[in-house]
Amino acid sequence: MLTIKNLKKSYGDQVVFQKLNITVPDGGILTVVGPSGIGKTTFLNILAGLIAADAGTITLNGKQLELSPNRKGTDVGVIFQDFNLFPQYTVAENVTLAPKVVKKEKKAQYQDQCQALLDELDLTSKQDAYPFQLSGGQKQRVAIARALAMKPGVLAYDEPTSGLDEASTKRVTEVIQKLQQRGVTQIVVTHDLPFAHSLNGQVLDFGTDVDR
Ligand SMILES: Nc1ncnc2c1ncn2[C@@H]1O[C@H](COP(=O)(O)OP(=O)(O)OP(=O)(O)O)[C@@H](O)[C@H]1O
Repeated sequence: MLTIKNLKKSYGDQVVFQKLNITVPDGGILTVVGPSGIGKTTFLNILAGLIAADAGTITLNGKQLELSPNRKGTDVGVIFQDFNLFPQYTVAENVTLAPKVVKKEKKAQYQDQCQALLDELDLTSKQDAYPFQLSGGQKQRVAIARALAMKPGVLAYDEPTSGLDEASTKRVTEVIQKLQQRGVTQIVVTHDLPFAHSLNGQVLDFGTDVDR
């Protein structure tokens, strides 16, 4: 379970949120919507440990996460809009790099896991391709596989349907629902209201549901 209590963040005099309180059960989906500039990316960056919060706590499965920009660990996986794939590595290498280098898993373990993830995300035929040889939707699925390879407690997405056509958006919805069935806790930041509602999770509107 992910529990966020009284999270506060300001930039100078500008309070982005004052007392953000969120609970997402294991396997739950939280969709974060709201107008541009309301603080959605700020929230995601705090969750990812990229920027500091001013106050509050984030607890994941009973463990309190460090709220500093230098947090180590693999508690939260984030799929950013530009995916940040390593261009010099193949799809399979992108997925195995962190389990190999950061987690120091054995070769058989990270390779088996990679095959299972590529299979689950329908990328097996692309395992030897480089990122520049993939479509936007395929790159995104590689980014999801790469994040899942680190077994994060929470997987978060920043605008996962931006730049995707209707068919690819449907595909993203299916992937998120499949991961939900697998018990993965997910947070989806989006502008896309039909997509947000199609996920059938809790919807948090930063424009109306958050104190500032
Ligand atoms: N590093 C920063 N320094 C100062 N102000 C910032 C900084 N980052 C964001 N802000 C401000 O904080 C507010 C929230 O920004 P944020 O990017 O989180 O919004 P958002 O909801 O993600 O917007 P969008 O949907 O357009 O991406 C905005 O007013 C923004 O100008």
